[in-house]
Amino acid sequence: MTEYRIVEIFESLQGEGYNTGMPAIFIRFAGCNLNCRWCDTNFRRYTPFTLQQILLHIQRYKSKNIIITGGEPTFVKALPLLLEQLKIAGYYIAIETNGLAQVDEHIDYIAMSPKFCYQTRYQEIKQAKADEVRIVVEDHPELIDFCHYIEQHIKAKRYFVSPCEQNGSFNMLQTIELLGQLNQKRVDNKWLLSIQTHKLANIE
Ligand SMILES: Nc1nc2[nH]cc(C(=O)O)c2c(=O)[nH]1
Ligand code: SF4
Ligand SMILES: [Mg+2]
Repeated sequence: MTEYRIVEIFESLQGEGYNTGMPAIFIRFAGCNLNCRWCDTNFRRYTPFTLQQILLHIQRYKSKNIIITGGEPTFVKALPLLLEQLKIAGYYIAIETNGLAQVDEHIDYIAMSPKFCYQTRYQEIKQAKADEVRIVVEDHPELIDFCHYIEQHIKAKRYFVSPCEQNGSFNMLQTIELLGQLNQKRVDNKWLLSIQTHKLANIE
């Protein structure tokens, strides 16, 4: 039987991006194709779940929204099988992805977070559309060029920059400086600010 490697399943509020505050059940999958220096998730430890166990487990929660995250959930082999069942059960499904693999058609909302530290991997775009793009602000003079590149190659409804959290503090000044620079060139659809509010609100 198919085994899903689950780091955790919990109910909380979407902490970041356009859907900030949306109640949701988070399903966090183990494994990632990247290894970002500032990654805030231990995606290596997991508990095996069957499809039925996941479906049973999420019934205990109130929310009908699901956020599929990780790690990097687009590399989970049997993900389409699970998504199909979640759609049949009536869930609205969002995903958090780094955008290096194609996103399944069952997903209702794509939050894509391309990683500057792996920018060469984005020379080949496999998922050219998203609902939102969120770029974590790293200390590098070429970050703004990466933001422009992503804006040109990934069609999204909105674009965010997000401060990087390390040891409990956020590089907020750097983030709003970048935001100002990005919006100097942009007159129509502005770049926006996304904050990991769950970390400030002390929720999961
Ligand atoms: N509250 C809350 N919102 C989130 N949005 C994306 C998260 C993630 O870890 O992918 C996350 C998370 O871990 N917690
Ligand atoms: S892509 Fe996301 S989960 Fe993977 S290492 Fe980077 S921050 Fe962590
Ligand atoms: Mg998180």
